[in-house]
Order: sequence, then structure tokens, then C-alpha cells
Amino acid sequence: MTFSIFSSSTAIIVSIVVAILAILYRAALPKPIPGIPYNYASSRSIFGDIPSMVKWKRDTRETFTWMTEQCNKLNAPMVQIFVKPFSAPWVIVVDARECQDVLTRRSKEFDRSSFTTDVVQPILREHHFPFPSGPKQRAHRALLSDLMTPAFLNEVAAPQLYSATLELLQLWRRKMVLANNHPFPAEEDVANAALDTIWAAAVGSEAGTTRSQLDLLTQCSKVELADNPDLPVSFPQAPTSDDVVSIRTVIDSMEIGLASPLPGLSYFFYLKIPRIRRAFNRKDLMLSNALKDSRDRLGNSESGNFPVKSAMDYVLRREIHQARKEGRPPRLDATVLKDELFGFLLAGHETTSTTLMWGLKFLTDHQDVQSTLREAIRDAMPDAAAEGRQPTYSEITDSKMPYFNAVVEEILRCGGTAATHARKSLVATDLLGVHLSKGTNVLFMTNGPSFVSPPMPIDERLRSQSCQEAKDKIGEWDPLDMAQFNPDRWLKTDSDGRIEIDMQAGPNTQFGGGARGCFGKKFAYLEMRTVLTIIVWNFKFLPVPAELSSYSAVDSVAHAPQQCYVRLAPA
Ligand code: HEM
Repeated sequence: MTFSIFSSSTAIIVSIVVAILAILYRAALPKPIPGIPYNYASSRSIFGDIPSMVKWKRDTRETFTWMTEQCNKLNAPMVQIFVKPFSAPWVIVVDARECQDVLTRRSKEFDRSSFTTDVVQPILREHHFPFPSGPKQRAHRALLSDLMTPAFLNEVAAPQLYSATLELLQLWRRKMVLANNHPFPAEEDVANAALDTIWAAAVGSEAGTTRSQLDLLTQCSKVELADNPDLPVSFPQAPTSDDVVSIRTVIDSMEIGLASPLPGLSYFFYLKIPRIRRAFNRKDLMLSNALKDSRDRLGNSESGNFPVKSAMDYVLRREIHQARKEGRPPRLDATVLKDELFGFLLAGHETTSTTLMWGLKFLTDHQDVQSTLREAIRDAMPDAAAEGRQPTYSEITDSKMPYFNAVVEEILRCGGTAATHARKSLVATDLLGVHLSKGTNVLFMTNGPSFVSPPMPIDERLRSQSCQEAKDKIGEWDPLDMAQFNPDRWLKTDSDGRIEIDMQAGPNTQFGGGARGCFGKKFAYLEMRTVLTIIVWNFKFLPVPAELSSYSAVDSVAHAPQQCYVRLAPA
């Protein structure tokens, strides 16, 4: 009898536990947004789409192509994915017009997403990038406001850019001789040159990574070359300074947040790893020291009008002026100053060097474009060509080169360094005829339909009024050739028969848009112009074997090529 009482109460407890588990399981299942297609099988698992996304990432090292692929798979321009356990679905959109509309005309309804915040904030706690728009974001961004002025760009950034590019030129001249017509990997050199530039512009001292590699190879009389000239050369690597290793480690850590369904938790454990902790501490120390240097230069200047030579100086000067205006003491060693500076360095380094790497690949694989580009540059700078010298910095910046600009736009469009623009709905609103609740994350992809592959049809009536009204402001790419790299698509002839760039020829949102668009666009264009002019002026980028020219990418801060080999000859 005792046994039967025990077993019936056990049965009741088991039933309750099972019922609770069943309720919890059902509660944990993804809750699709009505009216948006999704993978049905994923909606029946609490892990949603995570296994599929993780497998894709493991197989390809890419994340953003998986997102676009879901739209292709479900044959819909807007789909939803379940990649965050116990959270609302994310919406994926592959349509350039909607992307532009939301970024530039619907900023009261859509703002920075929690996708961005989750990935970026553990690295840049006080940088304005992950903040929602508002007074705090604007105040932090205002600290950088002098950095895209002609004074900063011409007097600080330009000389640094020019000298870093000339060092890259020397390094590649040395590599060209040693490689003797073999290809070699270029990504490290491009990334180092970009880091040297932005570091010097940011804090006014030298990182010296290209210089140390050049010093090493100057002492090296030959390297091992395979008999087959298609096999790449490996050059000895100069040791990287601890400072640069730390910066790289911090920047690379963003991949953790991007690849994880629970970025906060992943970062929590990741940041406990002693090597990682040390890198973060070292980065903080470097920035504190740079800030102290700026403060020392400022001395006791009551006016705050001290000679500025780096972005840090400009930020500090802005903080002093701002503090005076608000009647408070300036924050002379605050995390906000250091984070804003590190964000400037991070955003300015990864994105531009990645775009240049894509550029090298496209120019290598399109020899006709490369020759036309070289001719266009030489025609634009006839004195330098006639005198057999390098173009000066002012020749590079002042020359009118529509074909050059078209090549840059096409590299941006086809490379897709910024593969997605993420936004979150601030209010309940409609997108493409579907009702979204407040707080929905929407990712607009730039690596698929309507940017680089034919658009998916959308009923015009489903678009917002602002989107419909702006219909003809920007053209559409020809679906027959939009997958090709062809700078000519950006050119038009004006009424006087002159060729000029047409920035409205078709969609390209690589710098985002609206109030939260890229802050560093001018710097990025300046850097691409300087580097591409000098290297195309001096080198021919000869074809490399197919095994070394894959277009697969790796997704971290930027969507970067896995392979970027060059085979150099004098131009
Ligand atoms: C080819 C190079 C670059 C690309 C493709 C790029 C792309 C982007 C994109 C897509 C955004 C987000 C825009 C949005 O959400 O609407 C962004 C934001 C930003 N970028 Fe860039 N960027 C580049 C170079 C730079 C450079 C050189 C700097 C600094 C020197 C920089 C600094 C920033 C900052 C500070 C933000 C945050 C703006 C905000 O939240 O208000 N970027 N960039």
C-alpha cells in the first residue's frame, strides 16, 4: 500500500515536471513574426537556425553570406531567422531601395541594432558606434568632430598616409625583386600599412610595422623559390611589436561576438583568458600614455589652443572646449576619450585595408581595368609622368579622375566590406507590408540581390511612402551584368561631352547612410586614393593562379578576402 501511494505521488511529480518542461520547451521555441517566411524545421527547435549558421561558418568562415542565402533559399526579399535563443527573430532584407529608405529616411523608426551593440560594446564600452542615437551618442561623437575637417585631413592624415604608402612601395619593390615573378600574399602588408597610417594619425607616434619588415628584407639577399613560378613565396616575417599584437588581438576578438549566438556570455569567458586580458590592458595603457602625451603638450594652456598633431590632440582639445562650455572640469583620462580614439583606429584600419585588398584582387583579375586605370592616373598627372617621379600628395588629391573614382566605387560595391547594415525598430512599424513590433532587429544585406545580383520582385504598394517617392533618385544595375566587376557602370557623359562619375547610377551603401552613416568616409576615400594611385603607378599586378584567387571571405569587423595574392612587375 505504502508502495502504491509512493508511486502515485511520484507519478504526479513526474507528470508535473514533464508538463513544466513541455511548457518551457514550447515557450523557448522560436516565435515567428506573422507574414515573413522562415525555415519551418528551424522553428521547431529551440536552437532555431543556429546549427545551420554555425555549420556554414565552420565550412566557409563566413556569416553574412549565410544570411543572404536564406533569402535565396526561401525565394523572398525579406525573411526571418532564429539565431538568438529565447529572443525575437531577426529580419533579413535583401533590397537596396528598402535599405536606403530605412537608413536615410526612416531614422525616427529605425536605429542602431542590439546586434551591433552586443558585438561591439564589450570591446568599445564608451564609443558612440554601438549607442542608440541620442544625447549621449551625439556628445561622444562630437569629440571626433574635428577629425574629418580639411585641417585634420590635409595637415595630419594626408602626410601620414603618403609616407606610409611610400614605405609600402619600397617594401613591395624589395619583395618584387626577391619573389622573381612568383606571387606572394599581400594582406599582411596592406593591413600593416593601414595600421601604420591610422596609428600615426591617431596618436602622432609611429607603429613602424612596414618599416621593420622592410629592414628585415633589405638584409635578406634571397628567399627560397619553388621551380614552379605559380607557387607563392613566403617571406621571413619581422617580429611584430607587442603593442601591435595587442591592437590586433583586441580587434580580432570581435569575431567572437559575431560568431556566437550569446555574445555577452562568450565575451565574458573570452576576456578571462590571460593572453586576451593582457592585450586589452596593454591597449588601455598605450591609449593612456598617448593621452598623457597630448596632455603634456597641452601643458598649462588655459586657452586649450595648443599645437595639434594627432587625432588624440584634436579629441582632447574638443573635450576641453566642451567642458568649458558646459562649466565642468574636462575628463582628461576618461574611458570615453580612449574608446573614441580606439574606435577611430579600429574602424579606420580594418575597413579600408579590407577594401584595398578586394581592390587588388579585382585589378589582378581584370587586367583591362588595371591598364585603363593606370593610363587615367598618368593622364591626370602629366608632369609626374614626364619627369619620371612619384606623384606628389597634392597631385594625387587635386587631380580630377572620374575613371579612378569609378574603380573605387566598383571595388566598394563588389567587395562588400560592409556586408550588412543592422537596425532596430524604435516603434511598432511596417516594413514591406509586414507589421514589426518595437525592438525588432533588421539586417539589410549588401552582398546579394539588387546590389550584386538581380533584385527580387517586390510589389511597389508594399513599400513605404518615402521609398515610393524616392523611386527614381537612384538608378538600378543592369541585371545581366551586375555580378561583374565593371567600373564603366559608374560613368556618364555630361552635356559638354565630358566623362564624369555618376554616384546615383545604381545602389551602393557601403558607408551606410543617414545620421548614423560612416563617420570616416572622407578619410577612407583619401586613403584609397593615395594607396591605389601610388601602387598602380609603380606596379603591374600580373594574373595569379586560380588556386590563389578565391573570392571566399572571412567575416569579422569587415567582410575580408581569405586570399589576396599579388604577382608584381614594374609598371
Ligand atoms: C572603406 C572603408 C570604410 C567602410 C566600408 C566603412 C563602413 C561603415 C559603415 C557601414 C558604418 C555604419 C553605418 C550605418 O550604420 O549606417 C560605419 C560607421 C562608422 N565608421 Fe566607417 N567605414 C569605412 C572607413 C572608416 C574610417 C576610415 C573611419 C575612421 C577613420 C570610420 C569610422 C566610422 C565610425 C566612427 C562609424 C560610426 C558612426 C556612428 O555610429 O555614428 N570608418 N562605417
